[in-house]
Amino acid sequence: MAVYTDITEDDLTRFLAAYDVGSLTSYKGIAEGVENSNFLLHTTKGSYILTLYEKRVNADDLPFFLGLMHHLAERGLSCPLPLPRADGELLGTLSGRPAAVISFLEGMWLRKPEAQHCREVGRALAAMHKASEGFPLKRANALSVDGWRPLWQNSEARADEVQAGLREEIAADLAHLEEHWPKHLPEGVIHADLFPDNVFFLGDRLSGLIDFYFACNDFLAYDIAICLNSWCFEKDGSYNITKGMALLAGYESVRKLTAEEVVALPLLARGAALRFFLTRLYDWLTTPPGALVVKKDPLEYLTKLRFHRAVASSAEYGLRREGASA
Ligand SMILES: Nc1ncnc2c1ncn2[C@@H]1O[C@H](COP(=O)(O)OP(=O)(O)O)[C@@H](O)[C@H]1O
Ligand SMILES: N[C@@H](CCOP(=O)(O)O)C(=O)O
Repeated sequence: MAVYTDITEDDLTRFLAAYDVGSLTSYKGIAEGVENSNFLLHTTKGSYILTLYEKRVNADDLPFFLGLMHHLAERGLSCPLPLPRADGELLGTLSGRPAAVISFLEGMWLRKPEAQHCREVGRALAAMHKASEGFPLKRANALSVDGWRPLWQNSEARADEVQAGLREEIAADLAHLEEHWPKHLPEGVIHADLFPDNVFFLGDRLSGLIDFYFACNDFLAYDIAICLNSWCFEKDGSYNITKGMALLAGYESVRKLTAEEVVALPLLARGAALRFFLTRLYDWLTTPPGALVVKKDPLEYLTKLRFHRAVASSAEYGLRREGASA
């Protein structure tokens, strides 16, 4: 459960007076999510999400995230919109934290996505990449290759507590990725966390994307690599090439990959697996017992990392086009 900061009804009512949302009828903490505290609000005008931005989100980045959602929604992408206050600001303060009221997106995330959903996600990811063109703000990806070593150094000494031999194994991946990480690939704004729990469906139709709080400027194909990791593996750790094929075809129905991106995909996928392994490992080792958050298993991403290590070409992910086996 991710409610790190409690709110009182009185404080919330005072906070909401600055918004055109009617009167509060009920509210409750949302049990999902990792980064921020989220509440579902019902008012006389409808339903809204209240987000209190927690310590891991840098307040200086909030204009980027909130501005991006506006930019994308204006270009027709279905995503939540931050509501303006009476003074025009998108951010206020509640219980000592920066806070925003966000429009409620209808839909549910899929616990067991099928290939057809992967195709939809691929398409939506490419649509997001296109829609974010022209967004004027920039945000570097603190969780790309340059950020992995400092992250690793925080957990390295205790890594073997999670699995024997991990310290040596991860050190070798990190060194390899640092040496071979691409320098030049098409760039733009990426979501950077488009896991199934951040994509809503109504029936089989994708209804929107949420949680833009890792969004940043980086290689577009790195976002695809993140999705291959989070959408196309089965619970037993095996890669489902049918899902991969669908996701990649969905993406390419909107934006074709360049030959360089095709060649780089296995390395990007390996890097994406390491990135989620490292943040999960850190949380695994440092989250205090009893904290109101569900810890995610780092070893799920170790299995994926090992898979990518052995991949020789993008064809193994299901990319069906010339050059995929380069
Ligand atoms: N705009 C929204 N509309 C509907 N539900 C939302 C919305 N934003 C968040 N949620 C709900 O809150 C949960 C956590 O949100 P998320 O942004 O993923 O949190 P975190 O940033 O802490 O990971 C989501 O899984 C979803 O159930
Ligand atoms: N998707 C990440 C953790 C971030 O979680 P979210 O709830 O903000 O999407 C992971 O699975 O490690």
